[in-house]
Amino acid sequence: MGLRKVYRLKDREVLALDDVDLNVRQGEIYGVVGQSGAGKSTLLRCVNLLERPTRGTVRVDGEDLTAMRRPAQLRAARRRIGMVHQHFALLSSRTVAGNVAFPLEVAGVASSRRKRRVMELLDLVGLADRARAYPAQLSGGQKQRVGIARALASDPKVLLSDEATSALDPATTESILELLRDLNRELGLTILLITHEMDVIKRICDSAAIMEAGAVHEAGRVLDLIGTPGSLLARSLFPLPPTDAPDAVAITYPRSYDEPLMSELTRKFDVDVNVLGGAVETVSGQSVGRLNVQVRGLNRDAALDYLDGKGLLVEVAGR
Ligand SMILES: Nc1ncnc2c1ncn2[C@@H]1O[C@H](COP(=O)(O)OP(=O)(O)OP(=O)(O)O)[C@@H](O)[C@H]1O
Repeated sequence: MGLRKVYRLKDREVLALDDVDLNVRQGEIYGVVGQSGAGKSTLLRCVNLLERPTRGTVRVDGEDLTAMRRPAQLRAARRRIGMVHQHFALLSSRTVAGNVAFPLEVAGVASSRRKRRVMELLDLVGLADRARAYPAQLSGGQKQRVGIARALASDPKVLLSDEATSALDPATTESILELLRDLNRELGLTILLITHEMDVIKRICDSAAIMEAGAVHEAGRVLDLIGTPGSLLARSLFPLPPTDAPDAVAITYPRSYDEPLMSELTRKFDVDVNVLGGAVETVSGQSVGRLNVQVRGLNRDAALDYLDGKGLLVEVAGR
């Protein structure tokens, strides 16, 4: 809360976080998006105190990490926070099992318990048969599975993910996102991830924040944000190509509708409806999306008011 981070360089200061408040609920997947330099990585590093914020507090699982002054206390708290990296950060000289065992060795877990735990973790990420392989023998997706297993070794409550899928192809990205979603559901794991891919937000995030120049521009549950007029997140999740078609309107569906709204319009108001473009997809179990639609006819205004009354967001240029 109230996180501020100033990097002090030789000749100047960089304000990387400017009063950032983020409230991640227990058990949810929270995505932070933003352009390069927005402060996402700094935020993530401040959450596990790899970077000490200049001001503000970080509370994880009810504990104020920023108030902990004893290194041992902070180390113990950090064990409850796992971290997954974009480029996997595996030790090339160690096998898959050796990589996952590493944090357990550091924590002083006895050898027999360690071995059992490593196999459990590899099972969890679907890599039990690759325990003896070396990182160089693995695909990108498998490497990230090792990274995730290692991050879960100390049984964390929270997983931080720094662009975990950015180095992966679309199909592998999909399978890693599915794994994160499964771990979130099965273990009740809270996940805070940073990404520059809106698709990641669409696919697995319950909540999201958009960061710009060190500040949170917009934050909340994804479905709520999609239903908020003028939401940057909604526009970024479902970008509409510009259109100069006459009588075009942008319609946002913030939830699923049982009734066929567009055909109702033509029937009830005798207007012509022409879908120009857009997308409707399933987000958090709801069909949501945005469409560019041309609505023409004498009763156009009444038709648009009808959609508005149904809870759709109707944006008319110049209205
Ligand atoms: N260790 C550092 N020392 C000085 N300035 C830094 C340091 N780390 C980040 N910055 C600066 O802080 C700002 C925020 O950087 P940060 O890496 O957090 O952004 P980001 O949104 O994660 O971007 P990217 O996706 O490119 O990593 C940038 O202006 C960056 O140059």
